[in-house]
This record gives sequence, C-alpha cells and structure tokens, in this order.
Amino acid sequence: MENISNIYLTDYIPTIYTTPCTMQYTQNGKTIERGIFAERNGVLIIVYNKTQNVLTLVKQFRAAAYLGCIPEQDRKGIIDTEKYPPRLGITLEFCAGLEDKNVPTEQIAREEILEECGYDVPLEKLEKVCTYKNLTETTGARTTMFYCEVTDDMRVSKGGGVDDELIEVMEMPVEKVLEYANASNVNSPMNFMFGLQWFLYHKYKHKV
Ligand SMILES: Nc1ncnc2c1ncn2[C@@H]1O[C@H](COP(=O)(O)OP(=O)(O)O[C@H]2O[C@H](CO)[C@@H](O)[C@H](O)[C@H]2O)[C@@H](O)[C@H]1O
Repeated sequence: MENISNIYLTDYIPTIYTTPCTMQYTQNGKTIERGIFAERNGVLIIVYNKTQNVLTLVKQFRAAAYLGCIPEQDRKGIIDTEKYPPRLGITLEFCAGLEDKNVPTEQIAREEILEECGYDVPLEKLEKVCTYKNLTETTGARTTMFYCEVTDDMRVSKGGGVDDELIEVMEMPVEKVLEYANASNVNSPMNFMFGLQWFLYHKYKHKV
C-alpha cells in the first residue's frame, strides 16, 4: 500500500467526482463570493462483526489527507517522499462510498460493504442512522450513515476495493479502536470520530 512514488500536483483536472465553482450572492446589499468544491453525496457504514466482536475498518492511502501533511512551500514539483513519507496519507476509516449510481442509498451501502469489506449482507441488515452534511462551507454534500452487524458466515471475499482502490481491511476489537481514537493526533476523518461515538453510545454500551 505504501509503494507510492512520483507524487506531484497539477492544475485541477475535471472529474465526475468533484466540481469546483464560486457562488456569488448579495446579502443585505453586500456582494459575497464563496469558493465551493462540490462533491457527490455518499454513504458510510459502521460494520460490526458480532462473531468476532470487532469493528471492520478500512485502511487506504488518501491523496487529500496526504496533501494536508505537506506545507505549501513544499508542494511544488515532485514531493519529497523522504521528508513526507506516503504513510502520512494512510487513514483508518469506516467503510464508505459515493452515490455514483441511480439506485437506493441502501443498495449503494450494501455494495460498498461487499467491495471494501467482503461481506455479503441482506438489505434488511442495514440500519439507517442519519443523513448529515459533510462540510457546510466547502462541499455541502451529504452522507447517509448506516450501522450493520455482520457474522463470519457472511464473508464471501477478502474485500479490498475495486478498480484502482487499494484497501486493507482492519478488523479491530473496540478497545483497540478506542486506544487509537484517543491519541492526540488521529489519521482519520471527522465522520470516523462521529461514527465511533455513535456506535459507543447507541450500540456498544449495551453489549458490554
Ligand atoms: N476525488 C476523486 N477524484 C478522482 N477519483 C475519485 C475521487 N473520489 C472517488 N474517486 C474514484 O471513485 C472510486 C470509488 O470511490 P468510493 O465510492 O469507494 O468512495 P471512497 O471510499 O473513496 O470515499 C468517498 O466517499 C466517502 C463517503 O461519502 C467520503 O467520506 C470520502 O471523502 C470520499 O472520497 C475511487 O476508487 C476512485 O477511483
């Protein structure tokens, strides 16, 4: 996973995943401009394997998380990977994915669990938690969070993602996840911290 080299930034190349734009509006007579990096809506699934009593998480290299570790003055040309090793961009997250098909959100979530974590779950196993905004100022996209309990017999593959995804599935006892999340610097997104808090409060306290 960390075999990453030849990293450099280019001008923005349009993709179907992100749309940068500027919104202008007049508020109380004053013209305001706001830069927006619109992105697609997505799903996040807290997967708990109740045979093993572990949370099923995913580890992967995230380009934006890596970029955030590099000061602006060192972003020109080929990035110095001795100074900024690619492991800085490896994050631990809940299973997640973008709503890139015109099918119900539950179906997107089911497919992400299969592709990333290797569990084939019936739709009725998915418990919708809530839908929330990712970042209100920069993207405005929403994520629908689900909770899903799985058992060993639902495993049909190793998971690991599809196409250019390179995902390592990490099945961790809750105590280990808590140890990780209690560090002063955590290489995980806000939705991981939120999902973990939700799980502890609504599910885990009833299990111990
Ligand atoms: N910005 C981008 N530029 C180019 N290609 C891209 C891209 N984002 C995705 N892709 C392509 O789409 C593929 C599938 O992505 P997924 O649907 O699995 O979403 P991902 O797990 O990256 O999380 C995504 O969805 C979750 C849930 O909303 C978010 O938390 C997370 O930030 C978001 O990356 C990637 O392998 C990549 O090829």
